[in-house]
Amino acid sequence: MTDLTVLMSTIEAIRPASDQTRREATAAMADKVKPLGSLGLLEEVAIRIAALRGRVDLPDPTPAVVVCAADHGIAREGVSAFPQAVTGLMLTAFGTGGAAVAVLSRAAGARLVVADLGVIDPPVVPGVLDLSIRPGTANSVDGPAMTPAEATAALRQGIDLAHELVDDGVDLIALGEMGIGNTTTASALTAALLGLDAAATCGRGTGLDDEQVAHKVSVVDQVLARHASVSDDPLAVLAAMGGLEVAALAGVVLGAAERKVPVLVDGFITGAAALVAARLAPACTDAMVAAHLSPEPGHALQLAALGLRPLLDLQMRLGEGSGAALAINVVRSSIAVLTEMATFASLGLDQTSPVT
Ligand SMILES: Cc1cc2ncn([C@H]3O[C@H](COP(=O)(O)O)[C@@H](O)[C@H]3O)c2cc1C
Ligand SMILES: O=C(O)c1cccnc1
Repeated sequence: MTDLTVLMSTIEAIRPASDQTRREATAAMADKVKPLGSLGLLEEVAIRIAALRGRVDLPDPTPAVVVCAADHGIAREGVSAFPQAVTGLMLTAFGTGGAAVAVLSRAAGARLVVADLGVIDPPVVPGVLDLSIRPGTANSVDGPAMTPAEATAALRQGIDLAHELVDDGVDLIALGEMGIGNTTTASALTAALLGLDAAATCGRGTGLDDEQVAHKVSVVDQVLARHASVSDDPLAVLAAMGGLEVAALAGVVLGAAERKVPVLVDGFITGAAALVAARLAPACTDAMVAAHLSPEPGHALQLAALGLRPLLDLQMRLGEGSGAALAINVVRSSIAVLTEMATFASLGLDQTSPVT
């Protein structure tokens, strides 16, 4: 099958979550020995996952953290506080287990899967999947970051990866990314897809000062002007602005949603991938859980557009999947609440509402 055929058949196969199971899970949660709603968002997560999976008796999840890495031509515009070579260096840190997301994945008992979608000069690191489409995108200020065929190929890599993980027993996928300059790419994508100004979506990334953020805004303005004619078609916007890892992550979302497996969206870059996926297949938002809120100004705007409420707000602004890895245990706990907590009825009580 061609990449486009796989993409289209995946999109067509994505179904909304089950309203019937949502009602059953909501009723089951309401029976638990606690005041109604007292576990806050922890209640909602398990209910949403039950509705997605079509069953209330959810097993303890088998999680995987998927980190997609690639380089960005736009890094040449001086929009990051760090040099492009850091993308490749971090592949080594992922592979050798010392990166933040590697540590947090271990702490969560999750398998870490790292894929190179287009790192320039990637180091040889055992365990890193070589899914490279091209060595970095082109600079989207000058022209399209990639061709539609390359964007589709990257999406397909993500779909295939999600399918392989699910076939291997994974039923919770945390999204992560690495790519110097990718907050600028995510800012351009978010502004284009949500019809916002660059100033609303540009933040400090790896640590820009006010003057550097102003430069970043002007660069994103140039990208938006250069590609103004494509802004209605999500695949064309993705190809025009990049990046390869964002495309692959959007594919992971689509592939997981097709198999009714929830994805934990991390920060601003994975949020941009989630937006692309939602534009391609609106029902896939039912498979998304927002792990945390990043201080990047565009992140809250993405989550609002996706209709998602973040589980955590720890002022984390690293990316890599760090927030998503951390939220795995929140999801696991939410499922345990739904499946293990006693009910009022099981304790011989029929009083589930407060004394009036
Ligand atoms: C050492 C290091 C580790 C990282 N891990 C994630 N990022 C994060 O920073 C990058 C995006 O920020 P910007 O757009 O400002 O370049 C991405 O690679 C993201 O994952 C890192 C950045 C650095 C420097
Ligand atoms: O919000 C994020 O995920 C983020 C912010 C800064 C740098 N990298 C990632």
